[in-house]
Amino acid sequence: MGCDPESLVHVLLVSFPGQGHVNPLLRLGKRLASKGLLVTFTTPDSIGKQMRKASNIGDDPAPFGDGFIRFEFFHDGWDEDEPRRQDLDQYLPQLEKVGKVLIPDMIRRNADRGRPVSCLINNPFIPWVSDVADSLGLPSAMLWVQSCACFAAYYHYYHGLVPFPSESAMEIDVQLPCMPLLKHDEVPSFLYPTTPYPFLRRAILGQYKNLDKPFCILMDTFQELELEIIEYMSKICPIKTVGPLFKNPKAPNANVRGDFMKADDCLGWLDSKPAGSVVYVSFGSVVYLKQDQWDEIAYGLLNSSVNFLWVMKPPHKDSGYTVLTLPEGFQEKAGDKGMVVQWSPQEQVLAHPAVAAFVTHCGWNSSMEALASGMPVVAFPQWGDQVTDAKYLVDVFKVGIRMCRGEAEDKLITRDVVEKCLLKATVGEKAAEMKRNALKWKAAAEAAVAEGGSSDRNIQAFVDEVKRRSVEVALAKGSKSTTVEAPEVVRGGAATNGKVELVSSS
Ligand SMILES: O=c1ccn([C@@H]2O[C@H](COP(=O)(O)OP(=O)(O)O)[C@@H](O)[C@H]2O)c(=O)[nH]1
Ligand SMILES: O=C(O)c1ccc(O[C@@H]2O[C@H](CO)[C@@H](O)[C@H](O)[C@H]2O)cc1
Repeated sequence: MGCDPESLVHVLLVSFPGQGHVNPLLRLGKRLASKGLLVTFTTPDSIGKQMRKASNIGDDPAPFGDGFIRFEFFHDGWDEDEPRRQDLDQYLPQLEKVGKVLIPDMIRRNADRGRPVSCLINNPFIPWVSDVADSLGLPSAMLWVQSCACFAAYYHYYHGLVPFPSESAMEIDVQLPCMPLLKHDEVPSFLYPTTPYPFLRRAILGQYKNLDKPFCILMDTFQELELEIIEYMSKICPIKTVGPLFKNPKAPNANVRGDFMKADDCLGWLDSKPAGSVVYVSFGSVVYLKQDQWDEIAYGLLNSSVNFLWVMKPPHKDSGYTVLTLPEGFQEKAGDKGMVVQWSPQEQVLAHPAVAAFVTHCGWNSSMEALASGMPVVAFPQWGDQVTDAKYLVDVFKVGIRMCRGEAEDKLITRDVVEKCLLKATVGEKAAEMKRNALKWKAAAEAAVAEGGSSDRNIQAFVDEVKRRSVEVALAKGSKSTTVEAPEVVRGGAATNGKVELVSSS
């Protein structure tokens, strides 16, 4: 290993400042660093400051496996407490305007300091990063942070390849190649004609306008999980599956983290609980439920008598949401059976033997973390990819039961339903069956990221390709470069591995 970060091929990771985007891109960064690259991670400093405060992020490159990872944040041009950051229709153009100037500056500064950047990688919502790379003669890649099924759904919608729900046919089912039939409310909900979040549809589809620019589309999924659709989409796009990214077998994740909030300490409390006795409840970083739904969940938890760990994240001050409260006397009634936190160390919680099931909004990060931790789920999707992820968790991966179908249904899920679902997911034959399936996915996920596994091979092929291209870039710029062998380019996706056998009583 070269101990000097400057001697390594350098990649710059540019992230949209959302927790569900930062986590997978930073995890990718750690994986690339562990394979011997120098990785710089950047995102606006409004979030960078929170990350520094919540985690152990220093100024120097941190050694990671065979390489290094470092952070450099940029200013998005707005005051610290600018409320317009909550409006993506205003914030994304601002990020593009500022980023198109500041990212090239950052790249030049790094070159002047002996760290020329060889490749840029972005995640969705900021597709202009590929334009920056193009303008500087650099290759770029994109990390897709949702499932391949959702990638395929957006792709087919964008290119008008199959009919989707429209104003004249709101409730049609959608048949995509190599995917189960999706009911109208199982399609990523930003594509509904009536979505209250058209700005999120614009934000996601923006990536498809630029899809020909990245030389590789990395995905936080694995071949064995989404075999047929990955094979199908790999014939159309240069996909490489590299997940689950949060499992890094070579270098454990402990120190470099991307949390925006410091996690509350709940592991000691979990240690005090019997194995398989706790339900973990979290709706991620952006979903915010209504007060009446919150109350029903609270009573459902109390009435079920299960132990529970519940994440109650405070809303952003400019989000327009009012702070949720717990019913009067809730904490006293729950006693030591329940713990409520503002933010949890979710990866560790899902790996804890006391936890029996995860009530989740089915964000893709949470879904992958659950699958790869062998954790059964109770699906409580709200919008976007969550409704599609819920369909897959329940009907395809067979690790979950449904508590609701999504925000579009506009239905209050009562405390009785909550209680029934919690019991079904924790005791009895259905719970045991889901656990067996979840453990199979855990084993498959571990095999994918282990040395020589499908995701490990794809990461290695990507690293080799970045190194090969870095020589080309250096030659084109007439500067010196790190000496690397030029390996054969491997186009990801052609799956060869077997399927995971699932148990189903239905
Ligand atoms: O209390 C919490 C809640 C969430 N997360 C992490 O936040 C991310 C949420 O991403 P996801 O795609 O599940 O949902 P989003 O927040 O984007 O809706 C995941 O990596 C979780 O592990 C966490 O660390 N602690
Ligand atoms: O900050 C925002 O405005 C924001 C952040 C994240 C959003 O969507 C989440 O993204 C995840 C990755 O695409 C996804 O898996 C999750 O289900 C979404 O909640 C939306 C807005």
